[in-house]
Amino acid sequence: MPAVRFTRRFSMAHRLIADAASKCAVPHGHNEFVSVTLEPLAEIDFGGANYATSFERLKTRWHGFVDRSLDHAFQLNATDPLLNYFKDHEPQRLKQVLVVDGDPTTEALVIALWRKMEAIIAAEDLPFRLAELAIEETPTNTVLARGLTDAERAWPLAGWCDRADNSINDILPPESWA
Ligand SMILES: Nc1nc2c(c(=O)[nH]1)N=C([C@H](O)[C@H](O)COP(=O)(O)OP(=O)(O)OP(=O)(O)O)CN2
Repeated sequence: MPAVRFTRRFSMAHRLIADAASKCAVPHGHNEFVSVTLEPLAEIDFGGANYATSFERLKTRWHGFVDRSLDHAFQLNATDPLLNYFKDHEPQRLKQVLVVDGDPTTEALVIALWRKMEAIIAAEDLPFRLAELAIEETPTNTVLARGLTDAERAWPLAGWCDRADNSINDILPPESWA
């Protein structure tokens, strides 16, 4: 069955602090592309609309999340002291701070976004399954998944990634992301 793939561009910044000697311990940014591949759960009714669901219905909520929340977010480790800077001095910017358990690598983001996309598919009642999610971090580095392991599903990235809203951290309450 034909699958569909949507790609969206976003800008981000992050820093990786687990390896203090890494060049990535200094905040830096990338212009990234996230692609999702969706497979219909049932046969397409050929001879009629010739699609299972319109592109617009499939991608509007997902791209809204990418544009409103992922684009220009600063991705941080939950233990990064920079998080306290934003909490104490610029709390109005917390909506642009994405937080994960451990370093905000592209691998971590792929897992977090997989879970977010699955939450959106369920909330929208889309008759599709997520077959692949890829993030092109740089023109020469791409990380992708074609499913999650039980450990990746249980990884306590935090509640935000399992909700179909625009949340990217759990510092702010769920109702603030509407
Ligand atoms: N496994 C991971 N390793 C690294 C990640 C990551 O997300 N997962 N991220 C980084 C940094 O973000 C870094 O900025 C990327 O650096 P680099 O590989 O040097 O990127 P380039 O596109 O410049 O690579 P070239 O080899 O020059 O093409 C580091 N590691």
